[in-house]
Amino acid sequence: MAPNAHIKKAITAMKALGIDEAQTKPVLKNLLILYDKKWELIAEDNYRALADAIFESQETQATEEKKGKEKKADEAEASAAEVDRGKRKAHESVEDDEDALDEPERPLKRLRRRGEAGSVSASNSPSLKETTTRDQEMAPVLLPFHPLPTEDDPDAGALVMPKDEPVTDIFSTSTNQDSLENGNSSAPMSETEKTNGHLEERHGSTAATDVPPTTIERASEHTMATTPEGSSTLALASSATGEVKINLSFAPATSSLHAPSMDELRRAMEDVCLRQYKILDPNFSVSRFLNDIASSYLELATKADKTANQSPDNLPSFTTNVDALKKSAAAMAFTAEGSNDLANSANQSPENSQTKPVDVLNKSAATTVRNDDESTGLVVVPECQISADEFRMISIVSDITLAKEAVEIPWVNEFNSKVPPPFRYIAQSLVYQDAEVKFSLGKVDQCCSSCCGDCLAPSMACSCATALGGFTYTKDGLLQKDFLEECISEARDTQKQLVQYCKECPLEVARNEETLEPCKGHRKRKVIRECWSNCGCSEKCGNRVVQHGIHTKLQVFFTSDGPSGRGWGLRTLEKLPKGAFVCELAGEILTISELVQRRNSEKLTSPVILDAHWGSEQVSGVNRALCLDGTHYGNISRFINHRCVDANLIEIPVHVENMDSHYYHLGLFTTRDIEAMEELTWDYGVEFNDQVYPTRPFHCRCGSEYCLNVKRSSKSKKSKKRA
Ligand SMILES: C[S@@+](CC[C@H](N)C(=O)[O-])C[C@H]1O[C@@H](n2cnc3c(N)ncnc32)[C@H](O)[C@@H]1O
Repeated sequence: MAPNAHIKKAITAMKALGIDEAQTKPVLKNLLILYDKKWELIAEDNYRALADAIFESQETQATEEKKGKEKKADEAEASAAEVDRGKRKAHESVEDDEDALDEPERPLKRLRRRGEAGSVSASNSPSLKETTTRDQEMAPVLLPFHPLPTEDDPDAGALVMPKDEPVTDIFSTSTNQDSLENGNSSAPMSETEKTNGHLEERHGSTAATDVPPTTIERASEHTMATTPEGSSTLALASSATGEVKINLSFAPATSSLHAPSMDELRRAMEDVCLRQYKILDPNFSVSRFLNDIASSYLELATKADKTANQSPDNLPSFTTNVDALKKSAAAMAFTAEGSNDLANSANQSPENSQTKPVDVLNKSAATTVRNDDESTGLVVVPECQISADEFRMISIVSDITLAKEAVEIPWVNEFNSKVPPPFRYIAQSLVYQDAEVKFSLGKVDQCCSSCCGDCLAPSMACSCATALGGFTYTKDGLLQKDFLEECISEARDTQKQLVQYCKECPLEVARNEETLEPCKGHRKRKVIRECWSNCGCSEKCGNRVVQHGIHTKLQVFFTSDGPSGRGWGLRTLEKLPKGAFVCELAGEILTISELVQRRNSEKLTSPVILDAHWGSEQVSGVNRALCLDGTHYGNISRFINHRCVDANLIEIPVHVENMDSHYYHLGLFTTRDIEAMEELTWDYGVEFNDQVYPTRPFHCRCGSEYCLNVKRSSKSKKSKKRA
């Protein structure tokens, strides 16, 4: 290989680790001399030697800087000693901590990338290792983190509720900046600690009253390491055993902040995590996570302040808590299946949603957060609860996504005063709960790491972008015509469908009946493969469409009060060309057994089974077969109604993070040009005669001449074939 190509590859590999060219080049130069230009050694293990060398050079640089600062501090100290020895001592301890936190955060990234979770355990963390008697009380720490997933350890990288980390989740809050600067962390508002894997909240109490004070608590009475971040300050202190105390302190914009409960803060943070860090974000960093805690806290405190004058009695209260659904009569009002259910769902209004107020804010954390030790799902979805605030938002604001998409999506009802059903809007699918889901989502494929720029450029034509033989997308971001036509004709003409059969169909196994019925078959689908963060191409690469989310002007609307009414629907506010991506089908990712359980106890909107690869290979085991349910957590697709056969949208499987057969995204693309104000529909694939699975059929009012829910004349049967 030409030397330039080697260098380019090395730079690309480092970029994937978040190291820029400027940092890479000088180190690479030295390494070449050291390795006698043996590129194969440098490239080994995905340029591990190079990454190590860069991190080491950064470490040395940081140490040098620190030493320089210490020297300066010593000099200042010496001169200050002449003025006031006692005053100088207090000053010194604050400075020490600030210096220590000035260190770059790159060790987190480095170790995460290398999958060396163990090397940052309490015993090995450089910061912890260096602790002396004094340091034991005050040493700033590197928080433990989640390593990137590897083949052997697909869980690695799994965020969201760290549970096996040596962290005691203690949050103490201070609304007074001075208190921190004076070395006084202020009285804790509340504490959260892990008890048998559950988080429990103790308002207004201190650990000291219930349990003997630990080193960390003593430490908190002294100065802490701080990281100024805008108007908030984050302070950390740790004990030698790895306990970490986080102190959040704010320079409040208003003097009368309302401190949110830990439960509120945690839920707000969960939202931030799910929305912002997604499932496989390789750039996740604990420090950013902690900074977001500070921002969320401040936001809640300010928001509550603004709404403090509103009487809680006047606010509608609503929950979609699964358990509550089982028990409550309100459960029926939440579902949107079948004609009766539809009427109920459409009946949601702030007034009638108050049928059974549930104090969601005061529910104990232990019952609302599923992050016990047994649960090892990637993202643990809390039971969906719509707070009074959120419900009010749904009914008032003109963006049903609550700003979670790049575009606002308003809703209108030109027929009556009903408001859309409450649900929690998510832009990306989430793993519901089951442990076995992670095996699929924990893997990130390496595709075109050597690509750069746009993979739709003929010179690139990488394996992702050409997975179908030719490019999948056009330069305008539309689906290639031929590919789209094939997908449409396969979906509409059963003769063209390839059907695969499982040896033991997960759908049948999940039903748990004495005799296992034979698999009814699953349609083999054409799939799209998009480039992803592991690829070397840029974010703007043309082979990335679905992952960029919604960019179409859409509107949720009430279809009609009359006999053709289908409750709420979705329409486009602008003209759309054929082959345009509209949105993805996002919801909770459930295993089939979870779906069956859920379906037995409540009515779901329209779950979608991810069976494009079933029967073809090892999608074995009922917990390895997945589906999407948008009932409680969903995106805008949960408003798209069904249309038999000639729907104007088609769902196409899209592999984004990996090519795993168990999980993929489902992108909805236009099957033809669509006029502004036209309702968007897709064919759910409902078997109106199948009373068993997966979707309980509803009385179809799609209005299509090919509607499968009405007795068709032989004429319409013939025309279906032509469609
Ligand atoms: C994913 S939701 C669509 C949004 C729903 N219309 C609403 O008001 O929330 C699916 C549900 O909508 C209703 N639905 C969808 N398409 C329909 C159709 N063609 N005819 C009648 N009801 C339909 C069914 O109750 C179905 O369970």
